[in-house]
Amino acid sequence: MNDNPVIVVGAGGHAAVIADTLLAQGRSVLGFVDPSIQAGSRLICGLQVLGDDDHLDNYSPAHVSLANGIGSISYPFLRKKVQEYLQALGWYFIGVVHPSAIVSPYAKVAPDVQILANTVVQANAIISEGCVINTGAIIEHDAILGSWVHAAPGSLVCGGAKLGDFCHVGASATVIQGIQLGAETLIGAGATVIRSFAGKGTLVGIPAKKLEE
Ligand SMILES: CC(=O)SCCNC(=O)CCNC(=O)[C@H](O)C(C)(C)COP(=O)(O)OP(=O)(O)OC[C@H]1O[C@@H](n2cnc3c(N)ncnc32)[C@H](O)[C@@H]1OP(=O)(O)O
Repeated sequence: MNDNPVIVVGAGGHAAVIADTLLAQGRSVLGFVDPSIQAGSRLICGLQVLGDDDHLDNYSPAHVSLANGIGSISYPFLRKKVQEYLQALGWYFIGVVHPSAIVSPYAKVAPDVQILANTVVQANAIISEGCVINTGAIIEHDAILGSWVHAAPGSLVCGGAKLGDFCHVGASATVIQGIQLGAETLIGAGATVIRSFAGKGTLVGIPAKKLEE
């Protein structure tokens, strides 16, 4: 973590929440870069869209950091792709932690993780790179989240559950204690997952069952 001013990559809904969270943390936010929105065409949280990614050429990674404002309602592959592309050019992506979040000092959280308003991350949880702990989500003790997991608003990952890379825990969904979910498990909104699952599929309902394609 550094104190550099921040540019948010993306200018959609998630980007607005990230900018808002950074401002709540007292960070200086310069604005947004987004290829799909014309520079100067709108204000988001009182901040300008500065241009597309090429606009970053006007800054130095030594003096400006980035935050990932690209959201995901299913798989976060675009979030990862854009972040890794810019990291390869030397840019550093900071994480965010809303001041209302409760994060145990005994949790292990990767530096770029985004922990939003009214969340709880309990002792001994492990949150890997690229994860989003969205509004009001709870990650209980000893839970392990692989890379690029999205715990959507109001979701609950119970104690000791283990989620593979790219899992999406849908809004208000619950994963009960000790469950193991393989990579790319997409849990529908409101589901309750009570059995482990090998991954690469969608689970919906209570108890959660695989949604056949
Ligand atoms: C800040 C933010 O807002 S972050 C956004 C957070 N949002 C979420 O977490 C949403 C998660 N996504 C969902 O729940 C989606 O509905 C998905 C991914 C589970 C399914 O989406 P799709 O693949 O488009 O499926 P589709 O809408 O066609 O539904 C297929 C079937 O599953 C059922 N279904 C879909 N979602 C759910 C659900 N959450 N719970 C129970 N059943 C569901 C549908 O009723 C339909 O059943 P039918 O075939 O008997 O009619």
